[in-house]
Amino acid sequence: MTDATQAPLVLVLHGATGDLARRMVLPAIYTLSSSGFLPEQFSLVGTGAEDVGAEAFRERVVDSLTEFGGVSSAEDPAVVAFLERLSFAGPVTVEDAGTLPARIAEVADGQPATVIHYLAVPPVAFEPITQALDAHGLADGIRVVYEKPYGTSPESFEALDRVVHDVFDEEQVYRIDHFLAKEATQNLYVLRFANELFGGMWNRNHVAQVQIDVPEVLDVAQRATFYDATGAALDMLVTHLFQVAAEIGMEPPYAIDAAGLAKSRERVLGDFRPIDPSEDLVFGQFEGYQDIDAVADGSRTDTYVAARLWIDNDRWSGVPFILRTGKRLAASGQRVTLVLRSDHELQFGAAAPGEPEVCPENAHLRCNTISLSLAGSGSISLRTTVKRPGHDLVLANGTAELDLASVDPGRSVPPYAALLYDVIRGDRSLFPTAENLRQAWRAFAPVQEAQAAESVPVHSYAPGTWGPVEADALVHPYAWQIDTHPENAGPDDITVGLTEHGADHG
Ligand SMILES: NC(=O)C1=CN([C@@H]2O[C@H](COP(=O)(O)OP(=O)(O)OC[C@H]3O[C@@H](n4cnc5c(N)ncnc54)[C@H](OP(=O)(O)O)[C@@H]3O)[C@@H](O)[C@H]2O)C=CC1
Ligand SMILES: O=C1O[C@H](COP(=O)(O)O)[C@@H](O)[C@H](O)[C@H]1O
Repeated sequence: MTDATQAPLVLVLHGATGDLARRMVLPAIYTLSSSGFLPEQFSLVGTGAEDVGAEAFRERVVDSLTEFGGVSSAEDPAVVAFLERLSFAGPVTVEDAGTLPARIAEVADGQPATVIHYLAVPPVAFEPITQALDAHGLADGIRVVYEKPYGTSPESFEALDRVVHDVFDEEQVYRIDHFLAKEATQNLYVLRFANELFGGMWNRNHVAQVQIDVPEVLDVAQRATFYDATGAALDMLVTHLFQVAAEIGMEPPYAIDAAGLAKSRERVLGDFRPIDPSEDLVFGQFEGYQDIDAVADGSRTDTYVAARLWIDNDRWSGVPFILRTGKRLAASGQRVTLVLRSDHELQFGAAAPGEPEVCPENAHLRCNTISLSLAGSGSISLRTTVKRPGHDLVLANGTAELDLASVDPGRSVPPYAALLYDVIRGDRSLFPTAENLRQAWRAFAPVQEAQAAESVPVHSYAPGTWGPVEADALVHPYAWQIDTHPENAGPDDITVGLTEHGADHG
């Protein structure tokens, strides 16, 4: 543990009775606590729209840790010790802060403390809680964490940001995008900037296309009210997929630190061309979506979105970034693929009869890729053209895969635990800045306008499929790479040093 993490810590979790707290945030805090990453003097204060009281809150925490935190017994000494640190302070409004100020003072006990307010509340509650912290003198010197979405349109982003900057300095603000904290996402820039092999070819001269593909088998029935008002593009495209695109596309930072990374991400996001809905956007909705309770009759909400993004700078000019995500698709995965340019015909001739067509028409045999799975502990794969073992010169594909969990000591940190620990130690490297999100909203604005104007069709797709076929035109002349990955490889593929792995599951 570093010195910065030794000071007494008060973590105020607003929305502590909600779904995100239950599934992600509380288990992440417990993970840090039980593995010794929290200071001796640590206290967790929950708040919610209703005051459920400390005992009921502790019971919810036990449920959360049992279901999502790997805890098997509430009698476990680590759990007992954790529960002793919890209290509940009820709602916090501009008019009334309830018992929260007293609780914070009590834990700090007159010493300098790290105070973190984590807003795991619906976006409509971001502004009132921010103003409440200010009104009750609770904002000075604290760190504040905002869940996604930070705004739901360019206008609401600006309005929220004005309120936030009226109260806080930018350095106090941590905006969550948990895809940035995935182990494999963090490897994107390490791969480039620590390995000349990759750094030297990370540009339009060598990369023909980039795919950022996050299909999900997940349903949305559990959170239909939220989802019907949001849709795939708002939930995933302007947030996670844009941030991953920025991570792939950024120029080398002047330093690998929070300020350097932030500046590089901001710059490349500034080069994102606003998406052209008439050319580069496909919406889908799975059949049966409108039968879900809480989904509005005739809803046009997109449960699927595919988009072609162009980055207008010297490095990426002419290289399409294909972004795809959707619910109730054929498989789950979180895969980034750089499809590499290749011209083997000169040396090896055209494809033999019966041999699958060469890249780019098929993007299969002889097509080289660098690919990362962002799911779980993550992996990096290299798909190369090799000689098939035997007397004759026959080309085949070989895929070498590095499972990041196999790198010593093999313990990956779940994204929410990673981000929380960064907030505690004051490291903003993995958090989007306000300028970053402003640029994301700028490039995304035409998508939202097209939705509002109903100018782009929402294609129906059967659950369990890969979504609307109309999206295939976006990747043309290549193929979607996620379903050509080893488990679905063609008959001519061979696999080199492949660690056994199944489908990509998030
Ligand atoms: N759930 C998820 O998978 C994800 C959620 N998020 C984001 O996390 C945030 C919370 O989402 P989620 O947990 O799903 O939502 P829920 O509706 O499940 O929970 C919301 C929480 O906020 C409290 N709350 C509601 N309104 C107010 C208010 N006006 N003032 C203070 N507290 C309030 C609720 O208290 P009470 O219980 O008393 O009503 C509850 O504790 C949202 O911004 C969401 O976009 C981000 C990524 C994934
Ligand atoms: O933020 C969100 O992310 C999840 C996917 O992320 P994962 O890392 O939990 O697999 C997505 O299912 C959800 O719709 C979205 O709100």
